Amino acid sequence: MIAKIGVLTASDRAHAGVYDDASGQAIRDCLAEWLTTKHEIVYRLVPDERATIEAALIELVDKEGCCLVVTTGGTGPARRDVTVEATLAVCHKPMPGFGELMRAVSLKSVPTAILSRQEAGIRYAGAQESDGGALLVNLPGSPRAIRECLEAVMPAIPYCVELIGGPYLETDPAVLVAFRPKKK
Ligand SMILES: Nc1ncnc2c1ncn2[C@@H]1O[C@H](COP(=O)(O)OP(=O)(O)OP(=O)(O)O)[C@@H](O)[C@H]1O
Ligand SMILES: Nc1nc2c(c(=O)[nH]1)N[C@H]1C(S)=C(S)[C@@H](COP(=O)(O)O)O[C@H]1N2
Repeated sequence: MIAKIGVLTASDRAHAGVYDDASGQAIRDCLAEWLTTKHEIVYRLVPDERATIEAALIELVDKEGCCLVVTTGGTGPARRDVTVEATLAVCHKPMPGFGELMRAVSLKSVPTAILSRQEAGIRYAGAQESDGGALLVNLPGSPRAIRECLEAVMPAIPYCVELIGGPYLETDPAVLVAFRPKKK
């Protein structure tokens, strides 16, 4: 079985073609480097518009069947930064530890790390346990933030995905060790 993973970039300028989406590409590169489980990236590039972001996130989980969706951009204080609101609106459960950890790690390299309101949460794809769902994780827009943030939370992601009925994600332990308190 191929695990489907959503990558959603919310950026007015990348969407308008002003610059290439380096941040979305950085997410793909990290996942390709760390995951040994076969996976397919389902990619969406959208402007910073809440309704559009919400619709894309719902589609990635409910229609595409992604078990993990990583977003980049729109986590700051600017008026058009609405990815966090969109994420929490479509999630059934917030997972505050992700944002806490990513901000703490980022703060070691940039004082402006605290300007990111990045969050994470769980969206269940249907009413039944067997319907599964996805973990949604927000990353800041800066291309430099991607590896730093994702690397910090990645060790806990495979177990989280497992707990919501998703595929058994495995990583290359030479580059990233996934932590599972209970082995299969
Ligand atoms: N997807 C991306 N690809 C490449 N560079 C990006 C991307 N998103 C942001 N950046 C870069 O990181 C900087 C900070 O990101 P930020 O999200 O604040 O952009 P922004 O000012 O909100 O604009 P936009 O939403 O149009 O990307 C930007 O000025 C840009 O240089
Ligand atoms: N690791 C890391 N985190 C970071 C940054 C960064 O460069 N690296 N940029 C910060 C800045 S300047 C802002 S404004 C916020 C929000 O960025 P966003 O609106 O692009 O999501 O993320 C913060 N978090």
